[in-house]
Amino acid sequence: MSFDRINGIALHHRVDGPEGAPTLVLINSLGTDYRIWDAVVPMLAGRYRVIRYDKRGHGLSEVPPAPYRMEDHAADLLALLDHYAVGEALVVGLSIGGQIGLGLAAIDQNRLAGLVLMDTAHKIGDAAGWNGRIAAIETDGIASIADQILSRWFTPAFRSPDNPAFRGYTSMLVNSPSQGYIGSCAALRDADHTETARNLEVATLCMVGDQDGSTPPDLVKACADLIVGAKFEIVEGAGHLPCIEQPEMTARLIGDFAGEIFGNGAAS
Ligand SMILES: O=C(O)CCC(=O)CC(=O)O
Repeated sequence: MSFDRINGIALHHRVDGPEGAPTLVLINSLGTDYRIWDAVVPMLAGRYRVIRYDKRGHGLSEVPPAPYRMEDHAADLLALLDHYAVGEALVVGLSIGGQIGLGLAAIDQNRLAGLVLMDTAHKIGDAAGWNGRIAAIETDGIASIADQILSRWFTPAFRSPDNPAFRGYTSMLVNSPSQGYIGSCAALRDADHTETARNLEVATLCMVGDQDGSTPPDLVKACADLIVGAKFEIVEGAGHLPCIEQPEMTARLIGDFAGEIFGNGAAS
């Protein structure tokens, strides 16, 4: 793991896989950090250079005061690509991570070899919902709404109190920096990538857990329908975070898509 000042923010990031291999960048969702990809990365890093980072306000990255704009997150991603001298990457974005990938497309589609939009959409939620969530956290903290969030993130089977992984990801959520979480809620509230999706000229895979309660399959399909030639896949047995509940299937879909884009076969 490394820390570097990127776009003016101390970003926590990590690279796995061979230098010189085609690059994947994995971007985590709201209230999580890059460890959500831990089970997926070993299945991709044999063939790809896999860069992960904690977006601003999350994980061990710096927490600027809220609010943030999706353009801030996209500028961080662009600066991270420049930091690693990556001309173009396959960007894999989960939820807000997908919106950050679309934000990069709005700046410069040439930096995208492809896009995996995982459990995300061109527009997520509405202003009233995001403002209500921000107000609840400002008053009572993330823990006060954690049960609702976790019921959207994970399938009932995963949400067993006896499941140590469920306990662990609950801790990841409730220990997220409030300013970072609220700041990114504001970015989601204000972002609408409908036109970006319509104008996308980048190979795109949209995928979603069959039990996603945050960005359900119908919403992700509606996003895929905006994007010319986009593929659409449903991951069985997963909620909002297929990389945690179904890492093998997640890695297979990403690896197969990356193999098509870079012409170097599937995940290993
Ligand atoms: O997960 C994200 O990045 C944003 C979507 C969301 O609201 C997740 C949740 O249900 O809390």
